[in-house]
Amino acid sequence: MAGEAVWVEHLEKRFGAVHALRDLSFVVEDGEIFGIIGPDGAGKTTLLRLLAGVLRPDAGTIRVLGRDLLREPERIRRSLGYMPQSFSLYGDLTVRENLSFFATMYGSRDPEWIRRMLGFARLEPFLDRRAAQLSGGMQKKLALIGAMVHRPRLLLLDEPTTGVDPLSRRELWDLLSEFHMRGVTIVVTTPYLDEAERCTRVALMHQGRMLAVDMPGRLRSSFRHPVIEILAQPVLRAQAALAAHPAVLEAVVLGDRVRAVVREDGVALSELVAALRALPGIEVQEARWVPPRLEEVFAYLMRREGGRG
Ligand SMILES: Nc1ncnc2c1ncn2[C@@H]1O[C@H](COP(=O)(O)OP(=O)(O)OP(=O)(O)O)[C@@H](O)[C@H]1O
Repeated sequence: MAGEAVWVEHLEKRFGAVHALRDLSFVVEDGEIFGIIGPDGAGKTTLLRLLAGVLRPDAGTIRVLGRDLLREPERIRRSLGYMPQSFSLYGDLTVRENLSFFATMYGSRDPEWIRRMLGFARLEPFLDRRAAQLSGGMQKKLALIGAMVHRPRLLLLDEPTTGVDPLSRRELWDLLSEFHMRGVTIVVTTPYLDEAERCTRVALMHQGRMLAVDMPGRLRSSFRHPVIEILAQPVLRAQAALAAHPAVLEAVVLGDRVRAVVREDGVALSELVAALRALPGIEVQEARWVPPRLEEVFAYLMRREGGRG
């Protein structure tokens, strides 16, 4: 039956003078892949630690899998999978030994499930290798399997793909999709916006708050600022000129092109191109309106919040 895997209301956490989480309220439905994006220090790790029950909030309510986390922390901790950001493996133990350690810790006796997960992750050939001698990507996969040995319905992952090469990142996401298809709800923090696109919903965190929570496609389609993409030479001069234009909110170089987010009340494309062409030495080859990228939406939301602060 569908329900709420996570239900958070008015959550507060301080570390001395640092206000890490500010009046945070949100819900993660059963079956979601809920992505949490945000710059360093936004509060993502703190939030995951609170949801995993390894840290207590100063105020607020957290319900996980239908139960009050603060009342039944032990019971809930055992029923979810948590993969912290820092190394959660024993480097001098083998893959097999690490997994039997996780299984014992979670009181799980399901070798068939572990064998299947090793198959999904293609780690079977490495059972007798020490964790410290695995590649970074394999270590992350092993830690992920370790968090899943007891078949939890909810998986909390703190930056599982940070520092991992692009191919391994893809393999990790394939593994996550496998778990998701088997009905596991996933809450995942990531600094990578391409990963945000793989989530059912994304929350943008900034200074302890969620600035936006929605489906990636809806975040993009509800962005009211037009975006233009211009192929011009030299690209850096074109970018500087666009950034200085009063109608432009932000202009960044992407490969050989400049992308500019334009004010809502706007400007004609031809006007911007004419302004560029009026500058000596800039040659404009192509200009067109393009759909916004999530990065542009988030950069705008954070800038607007900064302006308020
Ligand atoms: N144990 C702690 N003691 C003191 N301050 C802390 C502690 N944990 C986190 N903070 C502070 O709380 C704020 C939020 O930190 P948090 O680690 O949750 O952010 P984050 O979004 O996960 O960033 P990162 O990706 O860098 O870990 C930061 O200002 C951080 O310095």
